[in-house]
Parts: sequence; C-alpha cells; structure tokens
Amino acid sequence: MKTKRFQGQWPKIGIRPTIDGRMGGVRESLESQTMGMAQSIVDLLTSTLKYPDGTPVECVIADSTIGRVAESAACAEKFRKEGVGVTLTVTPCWCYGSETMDMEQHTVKAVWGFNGTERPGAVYLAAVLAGHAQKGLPAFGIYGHDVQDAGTKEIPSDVKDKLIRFAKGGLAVSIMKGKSYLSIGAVCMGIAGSIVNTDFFEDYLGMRCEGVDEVEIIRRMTEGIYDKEEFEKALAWTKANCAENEDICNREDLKKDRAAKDKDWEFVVKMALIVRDLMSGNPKLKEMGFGEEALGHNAIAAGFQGQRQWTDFYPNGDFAEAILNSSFDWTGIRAPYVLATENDALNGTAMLFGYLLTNTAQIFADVRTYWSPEAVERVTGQKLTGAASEGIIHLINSGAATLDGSAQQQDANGKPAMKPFWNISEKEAKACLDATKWVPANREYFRGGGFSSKFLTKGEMPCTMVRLNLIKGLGPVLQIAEGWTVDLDPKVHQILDDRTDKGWPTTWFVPRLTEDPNFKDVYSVMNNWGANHGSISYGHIGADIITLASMLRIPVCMHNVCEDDIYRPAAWSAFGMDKEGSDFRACQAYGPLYKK
Ligand SMILES: C[C@H](O)[C@@H](O)[C@@H](O)C(=O)CO
Ligand SMILES: [Mn+2]
Repeated sequence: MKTKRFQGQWPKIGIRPTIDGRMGGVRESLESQTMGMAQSIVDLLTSTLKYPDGTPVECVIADSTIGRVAESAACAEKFRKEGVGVTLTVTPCWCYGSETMDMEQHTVKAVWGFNGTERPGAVYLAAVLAGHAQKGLPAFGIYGHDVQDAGTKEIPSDVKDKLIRFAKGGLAVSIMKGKSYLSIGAVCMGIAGSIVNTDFFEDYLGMRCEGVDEVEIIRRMTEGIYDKEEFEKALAWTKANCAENEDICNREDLKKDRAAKDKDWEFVVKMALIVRDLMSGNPKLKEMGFGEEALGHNAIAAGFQGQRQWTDFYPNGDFAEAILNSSFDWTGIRAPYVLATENDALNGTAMLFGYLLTNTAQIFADVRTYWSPEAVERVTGQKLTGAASEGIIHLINSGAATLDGSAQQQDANGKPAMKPFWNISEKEAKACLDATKWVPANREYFRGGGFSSKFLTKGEMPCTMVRLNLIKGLGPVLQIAEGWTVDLDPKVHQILDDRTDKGWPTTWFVPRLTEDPNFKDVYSVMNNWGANHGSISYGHIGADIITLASMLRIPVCMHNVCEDDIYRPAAWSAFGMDKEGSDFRACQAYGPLYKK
C-alpha cells in the first residue's frame, strides 16, 4: 500500500540571502555573489538530502536578497506560505543584524557568514549571532576555516559538513512537528517509558499523543475493518517469505498444534495490517464504508503495549512490530514505520530521532546483558577475541526488532549495513527475510502465543545506540553510544544465546571506548545505561543526534562522540567552557522548543 502516511507537505528549507542594504554601489556589487551563495546551498542540500519517502528535500530562496527589514518581513511571509521549518541565512558581506535576522520563534536557524576578506561576512555573522543570543533565538553559526576569494562558487568541505548536519537536524525537528505518537494500549508491565508523558511530546517535540485501547484491533478483526484482499496477499507473502522455526521454547504441554499455529499466523498478519492502518490510515477503508478508520492517527511513531493483558490472551505483537519496523513487506520495499515494543514511548522517540536523521530502520532492543571476558570464558571455556575481546553487550528483545537488523544489506564496500529503502535491492530484502526464522512464542511469557523473529546480526556493522530518559526535576536527557556489532565464534554465540531467550533476535554490541568514565570499558556503558531499552541506528550518527538534541533543547548526558564533531547553536558557548555542562545550562535556560 503506497499511500501518504501523514497530513500536509514535507517542511522546506528556506534560504535567506542577506546583504548590505546601501544602494548606490555597495548592494548592487554584492547581489549576484549573495544570490550565488544561496543557490549553491540549494544545489548542495537538494542533491544530498532526502525526505523519508525518498524524494529530494525542497528549498526555497527569498524572493530578493534581504537588506532591510521590509525584505525580512516579505521573506518570513513567503516562508510561512511555503511551509518552511528550517532557515539558513547566508551572506558574503556586512548586513544589518536585527533588521535582517530570522525572528520567527519556531524555525530552526543557522547563519553562514562567508570567510572572505574583501567584504566582512564574518563580522555580520558575529553580530547577528550576538543578536540571536541576546533575543533568546538560538542559531547555529557557520564560519569556514579558510579564507575564500570573493565570487567563488565552491562551498568548502567544513562548511558543507555543517550545512548538512544542521539541515538534517532541522528537517527532523520540522518533520516530527504536528505529527502524533500513537499508544496502542497503555503502560506495559510497569515500564516507565510506556507511561506516556504528553507534556514532553507537546513541549519538546511539538507532537501530540494519541491513544487507542488494544481492543480496537479485535473490533476491526471482528467487524472486518481491514482490506481483505490485501490480507490474503499479505498472508500468502508471509507463508512464502517468513519461515517458521520449530518450537524450541515451549514445554510439550504448551506447544501449539499445526491448526493453532496456522490460526496464529492469520491473526498476527491481520494485526500488522490493522496496526499500520491505525497509524497512517488507509483510503481503502473509506471505499469500504469506514470513513473514520480510514483517517488513521497521523502517527509518525507508535507503540504497542502487548504485555501483559493482550499477550496473556492473544498472539503477541512481535510479527506486526518486526515487519512494520522493517523496510519491506508484501507491498514491496518501502519506508519503515517506527513502532516501539512494550509501548516504550521514550525508546520510540529515540527510534524516531535515528530514523529521521538517517531514513533507515531502527533496531529496538532490551539492553540485556553485559558479558565480561571472564564470564564468557567461565561459561564457554573460550576467550573472547578481536573486537569482542574486552566484553560485549547482548541486545535482545522478543522478536520485534526490524529485520533490517540482520545486517544482510551492504554498503558500497560490501560491508554489512542498514540502508534507506530506496537503496535496498530485492536481493538484500530477501536476504534479511531468509536470515530470519519465526519461532513459536514462549508461552510462559506469552500465553496467547504468536511468533517471535529470530536472527543474528552480522558483525562489523557501525551503529549508534540511543536512549531518551525523563528525569524528574531535570527533564529529558539523551544517551548515545557509538560502536559496532560484532561476530562471535559460533560456539560461543550458541552457548550464550541458549542461556537466554533463544527464540529472539540477537545483536552483539561493542561500544567505542574513550577516556570518559561512562566509556572507560564496556561494563560502564551497560552500567550507566538509563533504562531497559535502546534504539540502534545504522552508522555513527552520534554527532547528528547531538545537533538534533540541541535544537530540541534536550541535553546529552552520556556520549562517546569526538569533541570536534559536536555542533550546537553558537550561544551554547556562552554557558561555560565545558561543552557538556554548557549543554545542560543552555537547555535549561531556553527550555523546550514549544514551551507554552
Ligand atoms: C518477555 C519479557 O517480559 C520481556 O519482554 C521483558 O524482559 C522485556 O523486554 C522488558 O523490557
Ligand atoms: Mn523490552
């Protein structure tokens, strides 16, 4: 089903070419260089960045250069009409700070002051950033390292990096704004992350929280409120592509027979359709006479409670969660959905951040076990080697993780990867499905049955584990651990995997260690993780997450990103000399982006 998932258009990036307002020589001499810089930014961003549906990002340039306040106002008007969420002010010269700056409260802002010496673009940059700081409208500064010649069209690589990092974060902020987090069910087994905090979503993310009782799924099944033709297609596809594993978890008396398992398959496939329709709506339902259900909840992320009431009685949500979180299903290769297990909305938020920054599927996992080298040797008789030699973290949850997490896709060098859907080949999607087996659920946990996905993530895949926590008296904080998946000796893997929930997908993770006490060893990362879950994104995206967090005024309490890559609004440096302390102080001073 290739239907539009959200209301409205994608937010655009607005380019504001500012200029020295003195007509009669100065302004005229700068017009074409200034507009040229604006155009070069458009060329860079539209050729580099894509929206979640794979279309190139759209930029709009102000109708004229902006020299005086009337032109600022005209630009603001145009941007409002065009749906601009992110603004980039650009200039090679001196301009009048408070007259030309972007004064909209909720746009995400940056200023690139050209590093040339013929005209003082950098002086304007400093002046206008001072204005932004003084007025409480934080802006990112971009000042290239090396002096360029006036008239050059080229954007130096350090400036490119900042433009792209800024634009990615700004687009993520703008895309989530106005969308919903949908809870299907409520609090799961007392997990704090599933006590959904509407103030957080509204004030920090500009999102709204929707909730439906899980019984809505049963109503839609019972009353036939799903696309029957699609269901038949989905079931046939599932039978052909999702191989069932023998029942390895259940005692004899709990094993379901063939007929019961077949019924479970029908049930879980139907669930997947209905959960998706709840999130995004489905025009087919309108044709069937179900106008209300056809609308969906405009949900850019959702969570399914599952345990316990649902799973004690019905087949579990693992299939629906795993398949929706993946980049492919019976409709073909398509954008993944963001669906948190156990309705852990805070992990769902971390998934949403990772997804919007990368357009790739996110692994949802319990941060389950730290295995020290000593403990591994004790239970397996073997030493951990290579990248795993200093210990490993076992990431595993009931089989709800994206199947992309099997790491069967490849980057340009043939290394394991998870990619945006438009770069995934049929062969790669099939390889992910083939690497996954569906194990009849452990009925001591899931009395109602169902199927859990089981795969082993390939090693040597760079990834970033992220978690959002809410701290009373402080607010939201983020944790970020960049690292890699690792391969273990198959015998060692088998012994460790068999000791735990062997019917679930396993990712062996090793963080990059640093001087920081949180990252001095693998144990410390596990020991300092703030909750039971983490969201794992492909690639080393910690710096992008840090930039996004600063835009949302969410401080980062733990990360292993190199200091040179940290990019936050210019005013952050006014809050002290240590980057992490000043992040807390700045976020505190500005408060949430959408505070009421
Ligand atoms: C089946 C169990 O209840 C698991 O789902 C549980 O350990 C968790 O995943 C907790 O986050
Ligand atoms: Mn869990």
